[in-house]
Amino acid sequence: MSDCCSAPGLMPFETALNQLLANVQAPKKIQLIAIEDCLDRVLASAIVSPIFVPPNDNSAMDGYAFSFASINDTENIALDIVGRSFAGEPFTGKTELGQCIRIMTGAKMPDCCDTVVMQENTKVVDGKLTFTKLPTERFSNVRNKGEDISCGQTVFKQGHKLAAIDIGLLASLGVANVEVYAPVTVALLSTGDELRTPGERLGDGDIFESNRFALNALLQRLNVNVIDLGIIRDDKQAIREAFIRADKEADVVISSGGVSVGEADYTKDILTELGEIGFWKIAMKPGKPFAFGKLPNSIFFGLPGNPVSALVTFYKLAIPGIEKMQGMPFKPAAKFSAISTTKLKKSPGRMDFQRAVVSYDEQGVARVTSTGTQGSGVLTSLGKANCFIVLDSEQGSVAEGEKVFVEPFAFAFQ
Ligand SMILES: Nc1nc2c(c(=O)[nH]1)N[C@H]1C(S)=C(S)[C@@H](COP(=O)(O)OP(=O)(O)OC[C@H]3O[C@@H](n4cnc5c(N)ncnc54)[C@H](O)[C@@H]3O)O[C@H]1N2
Ligand code: MOO
Repeated sequence: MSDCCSAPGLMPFETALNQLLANVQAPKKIQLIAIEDCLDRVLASAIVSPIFVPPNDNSAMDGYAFSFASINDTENIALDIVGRSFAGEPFTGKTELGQCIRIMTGAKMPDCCDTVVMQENTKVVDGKLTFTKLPTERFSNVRNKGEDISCGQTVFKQGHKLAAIDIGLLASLGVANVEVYAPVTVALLSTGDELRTPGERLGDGDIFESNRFALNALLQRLNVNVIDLGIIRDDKQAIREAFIRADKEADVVISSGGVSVGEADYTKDILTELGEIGFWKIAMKPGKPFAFGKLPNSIFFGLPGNPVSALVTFYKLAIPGIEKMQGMPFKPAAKFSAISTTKLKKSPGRMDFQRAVVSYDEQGVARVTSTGTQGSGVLTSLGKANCFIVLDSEQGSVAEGEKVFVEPFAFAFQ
Protein backbone atom coordinates (compact mmCIF):
# COMPACT_ATOMS: atom_id res chain seq x y z
CA MET A 1 0.00 0.00 0.00
CA SER A 2 1.95 3.01 -1.19
CA ASP A 3 1.71 6.40 0.47
CA CYS A 4 3.77 8.03 -2.29
CA CYS A 5 1.08 8.86 -4.76
CA SER A 6 -1.77 10.34 -2.73
CA ALA A 7 -3.07 13.60 -4.10
CA PRO A 8 -1.51 16.66 -2.37
CA GLY A 9 -3.30 17.71 0.83
CA LEU A 10 -4.91 14.30 1.31
CA MET A 11 -3.78 11.90 4.01
CA PRO A 12 -3.10 8.35 2.75
CA PHE A 13 -5.84 5.97 3.89
CA GLU A 14 -3.51 3.71 5.91
CA THR A 15 -2.00 6.71 7.75
CA ALA A 16 -5.47 7.98 8.60
CA LEU A 17 -6.57 4.59 9.93
CA ASN A 18 -3.41 4.22 12.03
CA GLN A 19 -3.73 7.71 13.44
CA LEU A 20 -7.37 7.13 14.28
CA LEU A 21 -6.61 3.83 16.05
CA ALA A 22 -3.75 5.42 17.98
CA ASN A 23 -6.16 8.04 19.30
CA VAL A 24 -8.93 5.81 20.64
CA GLN A 25 -8.66 3.77 23.80
CA ALA A 26 -10.00 0.40 24.91
CA PRO A 27 -12.79 0.75 27.48
CA LYS A 28 -12.27 0.76 31.24
CA LYS A 29 -15.78 -0.17 32.44
CA ILE A 30 -16.40 -3.88 32.93
CA GLN A 31 -19.65 -5.77 33.56
CA LEU A 32 -20.29 -9.29 34.82
CA ILE A 33 -23.12 -10.81 32.79
CA ALA A 34 -24.84 -14.18 32.35
CA ILE A 35 -23.74 -16.13 29.26
CA GLU A 36 -27.32 -16.03 27.96
CA ASP A 37 -26.85 -12.26 27.51
CA CYS A 38 -23.33 -12.21 26.10
CA LEU A 39 -23.93 -12.56 22.34
CA ASP A 40 -21.66 -10.10 20.47
CA ARG A 41 -20.18 -8.75 23.71
CA VAL A 42 -16.40 -8.45 24.08
CA LEU A 43 -14.53 -10.35 26.79
CA ALA A 44 -12.71 -8.16 29.32
CA SER A 45 -10.78 -11.16 30.65
CA ALA A 46 -9.59 -14.40 29.10
CA ILE A 47 -11.58 -17.60 29.63
CA VAL A 48 -9.41 -20.43 30.97
CA SER A 49 -11.08 -23.81 31.05
CA PRO A 50 -11.70 -25.05 34.60
CA ILE A 51 -12.29 -28.63 33.36
CA PHE A 52 -11.40 -31.18 30.70
CA VAL A 53 -13.97 -31.44 27.89
CA PRO A 54 -15.06 -34.18 27.75
CA PRO A 55 -14.38 -34.74 31.45
CA ASN A 56 -13.74 -38.50 30.98
CA ASP A 57 -12.94 -41.04 28.30
CA ASN A 58 -16.37 -42.04 27.00
CA SER A 59 -18.04 -44.11 24.33
CA ALA A 60 -18.79 -42.69 20.87
CA MET A 61 -21.29 -45.50 20.14
CA ASP A 62 -24.03 -47.57 21.69
CA GLY A 63 -22.40 -50.99 22.03
CA TYR A 64 -20.03 -52.92 24.29
CA ALA A 65 -16.78 -51.87 26.00
CA PHE A 66 -13.88 -54.23 26.79
CA SER A 67 -10.10 -54.45 26.83
CA PHE A 68 -8.67 -54.84 23.31
CA ALA A 69 -6.45 -57.61 24.71
CA SER A 70 -9.65 -59.68 25.14
CA ILE A 71 -10.04 -60.02 21.37
CA ASN A 72 -6.41 -60.91 20.52
CA ASP A 73 -7.50 -64.46 20.07
CA THR A 74 -9.69 -63.96 16.99
CA GLU A 75 -11.10 -67.51 17.06
CA ASN A 76 -14.38 -68.10 18.86
CA ILE A 77 -14.52 -64.92 20.84
CA ALA A 78 -17.37 -64.73 23.31
CA LEU A 79 -17.17 -62.16 26.09
CA ASP A 80 -19.11 -62.29 29.35
CA ILE A 81 -21.35 -59.25 29.80
CA VAL A 82 -20.72 -58.24 33.42
CA GLY A 83 -22.32 -54.80 33.76
CA ARG A 84 -23.48 -51.64 32.12
CA SER A 85 -22.43 -47.99 31.77
CA PHE A 86 -25.06 -45.44 30.76
CA ALA A 87 -24.61 -41.68 30.30
CA GLY A 88 -24.87 -40.25 33.83
CA GLU A 89 -24.79 -43.73 35.39
CA PRO A 90 -21.23 -45.09 35.06
CA PHE A 91 -20.04 -48.65 35.71
CA THR A 92 -18.04 -48.62 38.94
CA GLY A 93 -16.84 -52.23 39.04
CA LYS A 94 -13.87 -53.91 37.34
CA THR A 95 -13.68 -55.99 34.20
CA GLU A 96 -11.17 -58.70 33.44
CA LEU A 97 -9.90 -60.19 30.19
CA GLY A 98 -12.75 -62.04 28.51
CA GLN A 99 -15.38 -59.70 29.96
CA CYS A 100 -17.26 -56.70 28.60
CA ILE A 101 -19.93 -54.28 29.64
CA ARG A 102 -22.94 -52.86 27.82
CA ILE A 103 -22.24 -49.18 27.13
CA MET A 104 -24.20 -46.26 25.66
CA THR A 105 -23.02 -43.24 23.66
CA GLY A 106 -21.52 -40.63 26.01
CA ALA A 107 -21.26 -43.07 28.94
CA LYS A 108 -17.98 -43.09 30.90
CA MET A 109 -15.49 -45.80 29.90
CA PRO A 110 -14.75 -48.21 32.78
CA ASP A 111 -11.08 -48.08 33.88
CA CYS A 112 -10.26 -51.57 32.58
CA CYS A 113 -11.77 -51.02 29.10
CA ASP A 114 -10.12 -49.28 26.13
CA THR A 115 -12.23 -50.28 23.11
CA VAL A 116 -15.90 -50.12 22.08
CA VAL A 117 -17.68 -52.16 19.42
CA MET A 118 -20.90 -50.74 17.99
CA GLN A 119 -23.84 -53.01 18.69
CA GLU A 120 -24.63 -53.46 14.94
CA ASN A 121 -21.34 -55.49 14.71
CA THR A 122 -22.26 -57.89 17.51
CA LYS A 123 -24.65 -60.68 18.38
CA VAL A 124 -25.54 -61.84 21.89
CA VAL A 125 -25.56 -65.65 21.92
CA ASP A 126 -26.50 -67.54 25.10
CA GLY A 127 -25.95 -64.33 27.13
CA LYS A 128 -22.42 -63.84 25.73
CA LEU A 129 -21.15 -61.18 23.33
CA THR A 130 -19.97 -62.46 19.94
CA PHE A 131 -18.78 -60.36 17.01
CA THR A 132 -19.98 -60.15 13.39
CA LYS A 133 -17.17 -57.66 12.74
CA LEU A 134 -14.20 -57.20 15.05
CA PRO A 135 -12.72 -53.78 15.86
CA THR A 136 -9.29 -53.66 14.22
CA GLU A 137 -7.73 -51.09 16.58
CA ARG A 138 -7.39 -50.43 20.26
CA PHE A 139 -9.32 -47.29 21.34
CA SER A 140 -11.91 -47.78 18.57
CA ASN A 141 -15.04 -45.68 19.26
CA VAL A 142 -13.55 -44.08 22.37
CA ARG A 143 -13.62 -40.31 22.84
CA ASN A 144 -10.69 -39.20 24.97
CA LYS A 145 -10.82 -37.11 28.10
CA GLY A 146 -9.92 -33.49 27.15
CA GLU A 147 -9.83 -34.20 23.40
CA ASP A 148 -11.84 -31.02 22.80
CA ILE A 149 -10.48 -28.76 25.57
CA SER A 150 -7.83 -29.33 28.25
CA CYS A 151 -8.16 -28.13 31.82
CA GLY A 152 -6.18 -24.85 32.11
CA GLN A 153 -6.32 -24.16 28.37
CA THR A 154 -7.08 -20.56 27.29
CA VAL A 155 -10.26 -20.95 25.31
CA PHE A 156 -10.92 -17.25 24.54
CA LYS A 157 -8.51 -14.34 24.81
CA GLN A 158 -9.36 -10.97 26.30
CA GLY A 159 -10.88 -8.86 23.50
CA HIS A 160 -12.67 -11.80 21.87
CA LYS A 161 -16.16 -10.98 20.58
CA LEU A 162 -18.51 -13.75 21.61
CA ALA A 163 -20.45 -15.47 18.81
CA ALA A 164 -23.38 -17.86 19.20
CA ILE A 165 -21.20 -21.00 19.15
CA ASP A 166 -18.90 -19.44 21.75
CA ILE A 167 -21.86 -19.26 24.13
CA GLY A 168 -22.33 -23.01 23.69
CA LEU A 169 -18.62 -23.53 24.42
CA LEU A 170 -18.80 -21.42 27.57
CA ALA A 171 -21.77 -23.49 28.72
CA SER A 172 -19.84 -26.72 28.01
CA LEU A 173 -17.11 -25.45 30.37
CA GLY A 174 -19.67 -24.81 33.11
CA VAL A 175 -19.02 -21.05 32.91
CA ALA A 176 -22.22 -19.23 33.92
CA ASN A 177 -21.06 -15.58 33.91
CA VAL A 178 -18.40 -13.66 31.99
CA GLU A 179 -16.65 -10.32 32.36
CA VAL A 180 -17.31 -8.12 29.33
CA TYR A 181 -16.62 -4.52 28.48
CA ALA A 182 -19.47 -2.06 28.99
CA PRO A 183 -21.00 -1.08 25.64
CA VAL A 184 -19.96 2.15 23.99
CA THR A 185 -22.63 4.86 23.59
CA VAL A 186 -22.81 6.51 20.17
CA ALA A 187 -24.69 9.74 19.37
CA LEU A 188 -25.79 9.91 15.76
CA LEU A 189 -26.92 12.95 13.80
CA SER A 190 -27.40 14.07 10.22
CA THR A 191 -26.93 17.63 9.02
CA GLY A 192 -28.63 19.26 6.04
CA ASP A 193 -31.55 21.60 5.36
CA GLU A 194 -32.62 19.45 2.41
CA LEU A 195 -33.10 16.31 4.49
CA ARG A 196 -36.56 14.95 5.23
CA THR A 197 -37.48 11.89 7.26
CA PRO A 198 -39.42 9.11 5.47
CA GLY A 199 -43.11 9.80 6.07
CA GLU A 200 -42.67 13.57 5.66
CA ARG A 201 -43.52 15.50 2.46
CA LEU A 202 -40.71 16.35 0.09
CA GLY A 203 -40.51 20.05 -0.74
CA ASP A 204 -38.72 21.45 -3.78
CA GLY A 205 -35.02 20.50 -3.55
CA ASP A 206 -35.55 18.17 -0.59
CA ILE A 207 -34.46 14.52 -0.38
CA PHE A 208 -35.32 11.71 2.00
CA GLU A 209 -32.39 11.11 4.28
CA SER A 210 -30.90 7.63 4.42
CA ASN A 211 -27.62 7.92 6.31
CA ARG A 212 -29.01 7.89 9.84
CA PHE A 213 -31.18 4.87 9.08
CA ALA A 214 -28.40 2.75 7.58
CA LEU A 215 -25.89 3.87 10.22
CA ASN A 216 -28.31 3.19 13.06
CA ALA A 217 -28.89 -0.33 11.72
CA LEU A 218 -25.14 -0.97 11.39
CA LEU A 219 -24.57 0.32 14.91
CA GLN A 220 -27.19 -2.16 16.22
CA ARG A 221 -25.05 -4.93 14.72
CA LEU A 222 -22.03 -3.56 16.61
CA ASN A 223 -23.97 -3.86 19.86
CA VAL A 224 -23.52 -0.26 20.98
CA ASN A 225 -26.05 2.05 22.65
CA VAL A 226 -27.32 4.55 20.10
CA ILE A 227 -28.66 8.04 20.85
CA ASP A 228 -30.38 9.27 17.69
CA LEU A 229 -30.30 13.07 17.62
CA GLY A 230 -32.13 13.27 14.29
CA ILE A 231 -31.62 15.84 11.55
CA ILE A 232 -29.85 19.08 12.47
CA ARG A 233 -30.32 22.22 10.35
CA ASP A 234 -27.37 23.73 8.45
CA ASP A 235 -27.10 26.36 11.15
CA LYS A 236 -23.98 26.93 13.25
CA GLN A 237 -25.84 27.36 16.54
CA ALA A 238 -28.04 24.29 15.96
CA ILE A 239 -24.99 22.18 15.12
CA ARG A 240 -23.07 23.58 18.12
CA GLU A 241 -25.94 22.71 20.49
CA ALA A 242 -26.27 19.22 19.01
CA PHE A 243 -22.53 18.55 19.38
CA ILE A 244 -22.50 19.81 22.99
CA ARG A 245 -25.42 17.53 23.87
CA ALA A 246 -23.94 14.56 21.98
CA ASP A 247 -20.58 15.03 23.69
CA LYS A 248 -22.25 15.08 27.14
CA GLU A 249 -24.27 11.93 26.54
CA ALA A 250 -22.04 9.72 24.39
CA ASP A 251 -18.54 8.24 24.07
CA VAL A 252 -18.61 8.61 20.29
CA VAL A 253 -20.30 11.29 18.18
CA ILE A 254 -21.03 10.49 14.54
CA SER A 255 -22.37 13.13 12.17
CA SER A 256 -22.98 12.95 8.45
CA GLY A 257 -22.82 15.82 6.00
CA GLY A 258 -21.30 19.28 6.13
CA VAL A 259 -17.65 18.22 6.08
CA SER A 260 -16.81 19.48 2.60
CA VAL A 261 -15.92 23.01 1.54
CA GLY A 262 -19.41 24.38 0.81
CA GLU A 263 -20.73 27.56 2.40
CA ALA A 264 -23.07 25.62 4.69
CA ASP A 265 -20.48 22.98 5.66
CA TYR A 266 -20.07 23.88 9.35
CA THR A 267 -19.20 20.50 10.87
CA LYS A 268 -15.44 20.88 11.08
CA ASP A 269 -15.69 24.57 12.16
CA ILE A 270 -17.76 23.56 15.18
CA LEU A 271 -15.48 20.58 15.85
CA THR A 272 -12.47 22.95 15.91
CA GLU A 273 -14.34 25.38 18.15
CA LEU A 274 -15.45 22.79 20.72
CA GLY A 275 -12.63 20.26 20.45
CA GLU A 276 -9.87 19.47 18.00
CA ILE A 277 -9.56 18.03 14.52
CA GLY A 278 -7.20 15.06 14.31
CA PHE A 279 -7.27 14.92 10.54
CA TRP A 280 -9.54 15.91 7.67
CA LYS A 281 -9.45 14.82 4.01
CA ILE A 282 -8.23 11.38 3.11
CA ALA A 283 -6.91 10.00 -0.15
CA MET A 284 -9.79 7.58 -0.48
CA LYS A 285 -12.73 7.35 -2.84
CA PRO A 286 -15.45 7.58 -1.80
CA GLY A 287 -15.01 9.46 1.45
CA LYS A 288 -12.42 12.18 0.83
CA PRO A 289 -13.77 14.77 3.30
CA PHE A 290 -14.00 12.38 6.31
CA ALA A 291 -13.04 14.21 9.53
CA PHE A 292 -11.73 12.66 12.73
CA GLY A 293 -11.33 14.54 15.98
CA LYS A 294 -11.97 14.83 19.68
CA LEU A 295 -14.64 16.68 21.61
CA PRO A 296 -14.06 17.34 25.34
CA ASN A 297 -15.52 13.96 26.40
CA SER A 298 -15.87 11.98 23.22
CA ILE A 299 -14.38 10.84 19.95
CA PHE A 300 -15.78 12.41 16.79
CA PHE A 301 -16.28 10.86 13.35
CA GLY A 302 -17.48 13.33 10.71
CA LEU A 303 -18.78 11.30 7.78
CA PRO A 304 -19.38 12.91 4.39
CA GLY A 305 -23.03 13.46 3.46
CA ASN A 306 -23.05 11.44 0.23
CA PRO A 307 -24.69 8.13 1.23
CA VAL A 308 -22.01 5.82 -0.20
CA SER A 309 -19.20 7.99 1.19
CA ALA A 310 -20.87 8.02 4.62
CA LEU A 311 -21.24 4.23 4.72
CA VAL A 312 -17.83 3.38 3.27
CA THR A 313 -16.00 5.69 5.71
CA PHE A 314 -18.12 4.34 8.54
CA TYR A 315 -17.17 0.78 7.59
CA LYS A 316 -13.47 1.39 6.88
CA LEU A 317 -12.67 3.94 9.62
CA ALA A 318 -15.41 4.38 12.23
CA ILE A 319 -16.03 0.65 12.80
CA PRO A 320 -12.35 -0.16 13.57
CA GLY A 321 -12.31 2.82 15.96
CA ILE A 322 -15.53 1.77 17.71
CA GLU A 323 -14.35 -1.85 17.91
CA LYS A 324 -11.13 -0.72 19.59
CA MET A 325 -13.22 1.34 22.02
CA GLN A 326 -15.17 -1.85 22.73
CA GLY A 327 -11.94 -3.69 23.59
CA MET A 328 -11.36 -5.58 20.34
CA PRO A 329 -7.94 -5.79 18.71
CA PHE A 330 -7.73 -4.40 15.17
CA LYS A 331 -7.82 -7.05 12.44
CA PRO A 332 -6.82 -5.96 8.93
CA ALA A 333 -9.46 -6.80 6.33
CA ALA A 334 -9.02 -10.09 4.46
CA LYS A 335 -8.24 -9.60 0.76
CA PHE A 336 -7.79 -11.94 -2.17
CA SER A 337 -7.21 -11.50 -5.86
CA ALA A 338 -9.91 -11.93 -8.50
CA ILE A 339 -10.30 -11.31 -12.22
CA SER A 340 -12.30 -8.22 -13.06
CA THR A 341 -15.00 -9.06 -15.60
CA THR A 342 -15.42 -5.38 -16.46
CA LYS A 343 -13.30 -2.31 -17.16
CA LEU A 344 -12.88 -0.12 -14.06
CA LYS A 345 -12.41 3.63 -14.31
CA LYS A 346 -9.86 5.06 -11.89
CA SER A 347 -7.64 8.17 -11.69
CA PRO A 348 -4.43 8.05 -9.63
CA GLY A 349 -4.39 10.02 -6.37
CA ARG A 350 -6.86 8.26 -4.05
CA MET A 351 -7.35 4.67 -2.91
CA ASP A 352 -10.61 3.45 -4.45
CA PHE A 353 -13.15 1.25 -2.76
CA GLN A 354 -15.29 0.26 -5.75
CA ARG A 355 -18.42 -1.73 -5.07
CA ALA A 356 -18.69 -5.14 -6.74
CA VAL A 357 -19.92 -8.73 -6.57
CA VAL A 358 -17.36 -11.51 -6.27
CA SER A 359 -18.02 -15.20 -6.89
CA TYR A 360 -16.18 -18.33 -8.01
CA ASP A 361 -16.72 -19.84 -11.47
CA GLU A 362 -16.93 -23.61 -12.16
CA GLN A 363 -13.13 -23.82 -12.32
CA GLY A 364 -12.87 -22.26 -8.86
CA VAL A 365 -11.48 -18.98 -10.24
CA ALA A 366 -12.60 -15.84 -8.38
CA ARG A 367 -14.26 -13.31 -10.68
CA VAL A 368 -15.48 -9.89 -9.66
CA THR A 369 -18.04 -7.70 -11.39
CA SER A 370 -18.55 -4.01 -10.67
CA THR A 371 -22.06 -3.08 -9.53
CA GLY A 372 -22.03 -0.30 -12.14
CA THR A 373 -22.17 3.45 -11.69
CA GLN A 374 -19.88 4.28 -8.81
CA GLY A 375 -21.16 7.75 -7.89
CA SER A 376 -21.05 8.59 -4.16
CA GLY A 377 -24.78 9.20 -4.20
CA VAL A 378 -25.64 5.85 -5.84
CA LEU A 379 -26.62 3.81 -2.81
CA THR A 380 -27.66 0.82 -4.94
CA SER A 381 -23.99 0.43 -5.96
CA LEU A 382 -23.36 -0.55 -2.35
CA GLY A 383 -26.65 -2.37 -1.73
CA LYS A 384 -26.01 -4.82 -4.57
CA ALA A 385 -22.35 -5.41 -3.63
CA ASN A 386 -20.77 -8.14 -1.52
CA CYS A 387 -17.22 -6.76 -1.68
CA PHE A 388 -14.98 -3.83 -2.44
CA ILE A 389 -12.50 -3.84 -5.28
CA VAL A 390 -9.59 -2.08 -3.58
CA LEU A 391 -7.40 -0.11 -5.98
CA ASP A 392 -4.23 1.53 -4.64
CA SER A 393 -3.75 5.30 -4.83
CA GLU A 394 -1.24 5.24 -7.65
CA GLN A 395 -3.22 2.80 -9.80
CA GLY A 396 -5.02 3.97 -12.94
CA SER A 397 -7.92 2.35 -14.78
CA VAL A 398 -8.23 -1.45 -14.92
CA ALA A 399 -8.84 -3.40 -18.14
CA GLU A 400 -11.38 -6.23 -18.37
CA GLY A 401 -9.66 -9.53 -17.43
CA GLU A 402 -7.04 -7.86 -15.19
CA LYS A 403 -6.44 -9.13 -11.65
CA VAL A 404 -7.57 -6.89 -8.78
CA PHE A 405 -7.73 -7.22 -5.01
CA VAL A 406 -11.17 -7.75 -3.50
CA GLU A 407 -12.19 -7.35 0.10
CA PRO A 408 -15.38 -9.29 0.96
CA PHE A 409 -17.77 -7.45 3.27
CA ALA A 410 -17.86 -8.54 6.87
CA PHE A 411 -21.15 -9.94 8.12
CA ALA A 412 -21.98 -6.67 9.89
CA PHE A 413 -22.08 -4.77 6.57
CA GLN A 414 -24.64 -6.91 4.77
N1 LIG B 1 -15.78 22.05 -4.20
C1 LIG B 1 -15.81 20.83 -3.67
N2 LIG B 1 -16.96 20.23 -3.51
C2 LIG B 1 -17.03 18.99 -2.99
C3 LIG B 1 -15.83 18.33 -2.63
C4 LIG B 1 -14.61 19.01 -2.80
O1 LIG B 1 -13.53 18.49 -2.50
N3 LIG B 1 -14.65 20.26 -3.31
N4 LIG B 1 -15.91 17.06 -2.15
C5 LIG B 1 -17.03 16.27 -2.59
C6 LIG B 1 -17.06 15.03 -1.88
S1 LIG B 1 -15.84 13.94 -2.30
C7 LIG B 1 -18.06 14.70 -1.03
S2 LIG B 1 -18.14 13.11 -0.40
C8 LIG B 1 -19.09 15.63 -0.64
C9 LIG B 1 -19.25 15.65 0.85
O2 LIG B 1 -19.98 16.74 1.22
P1 LIG B 1 -20.51 17.02 2.68
O3 LIG B 1 -20.00 16.07 3.65
O4 LIG B 1 -20.32 18.42 2.96
O5 LIG B 1 -22.03 16.64 2.54
P2 LIG B 1 -23.26 17.53 2.11
O6 LIG B 1 -22.81 18.61 1.19
O7 LIG B 1 -23.99 17.88 3.30
O8 LIG B 1 -24.05 16.44 1.28
C10 LIG B 1 -23.53 15.82 0.14
C11 LIG B 1 -24.64 15.07 -0.57
O9 LIG B 1 -25.16 14.06 0.26
C12 LIG B 1 -26.55 14.24 0.52
N5 LIG B 1 -26.81 13.90 1.93
C13 LIG B 1 -26.34 14.57 2.98
N6 LIG B 1 -26.79 14.00 4.12
C14 LIG B 1 -27.53 12.96 3.76
C15 LIG B 1 -28.28 11.99 4.48
N7 LIG B 1 -28.30 12.00 5.83
N8 LIG B 1 -28.93 11.02 3.79
C16 LIG B 1 -28.91 11.01 2.42
N9 LIG B 1 -28.23 11.93 1.69
C17 LIG B 1 -27.56 12.88 2.34
C18 LIG B 1 -26.77 15.69 0.24
O10 LIG B 1 -28.12 15.96 -0.07
C19 LIG B 1 -25.82 15.94 -0.91
O11 LIG B 1 -26.38 15.52 -2.12
O12 LIG B 1 -18.77 16.93 -1.07
C20 LIG B 1 -18.36 17.00 -2.44
N10 LIG B 1 -18.23 18.36 -2.81
O1 MOO C 1 -15.97 11.31 -0.85
MO1 MOO C 1 -16.72 11.87 -2.17
O2 MOO C 1 -17.37 10.38 -1.91
O3 MOO C 1 -15.45 11.20 -3.31
O4 MOO C 1 -18.01 12.00 -3.35
